[in-house]
Amino acid sequence: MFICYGATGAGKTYTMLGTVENPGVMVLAIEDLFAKVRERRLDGNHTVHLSYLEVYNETVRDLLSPGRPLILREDKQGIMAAGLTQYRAYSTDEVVSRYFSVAMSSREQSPWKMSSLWSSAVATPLNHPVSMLLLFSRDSFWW
Ligand SMILES: Nc1ncnc2c1ncn2[C@@H]1O[C@H](COP(=O)(O)OP(=O)(O)OP(=O)(O)O)[C@@H](O)[C@H]1O
Repeated sequence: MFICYGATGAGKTYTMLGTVENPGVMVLAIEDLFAKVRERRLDGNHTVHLSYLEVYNETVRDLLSPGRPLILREDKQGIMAAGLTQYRAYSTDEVVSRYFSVAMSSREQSPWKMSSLWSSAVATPLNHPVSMLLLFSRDSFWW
């Protein structure tokens, strides 16, 4: 789990996303995850799913499928957002472009003037985006 915290302009977006020439922590971690899945592809058991939600004013929204706020429920595995989209992802580029399209669509709605397009993919004092990559294997999953 990564938590990126800091004042405006401290470098949160740069650290997490970086640039095309110098990718950030999040992009490198996603690349690493897909590399591991490719190494194990012959067993056919491993798949990667992306979820992306935002906690804003104490409501939880599904950023991959905007609509009504999600309800939080507690089950044996812990607290979960009921009905949260789990999008099957096949490559780093695909995951990054999903973040990009969410950043594009939420930019106008943000109460903060974003310093860059990517800024809506990381936390501001008012909104708290949470992205989750779930790696499923036949018997279990971890994130
Ligand atoms: N390590 C670094 N090397 C080069 N440039 C950097 C570095 N860290 C930050 N910057 C530059 O500093 C500026 C502010 O960084 P960034 O947008 O990442 O801040 P932030 O903490 O995400 O700000 P905000 O909360 O306002 O979105 C950007 O132009 C970014 O490219």
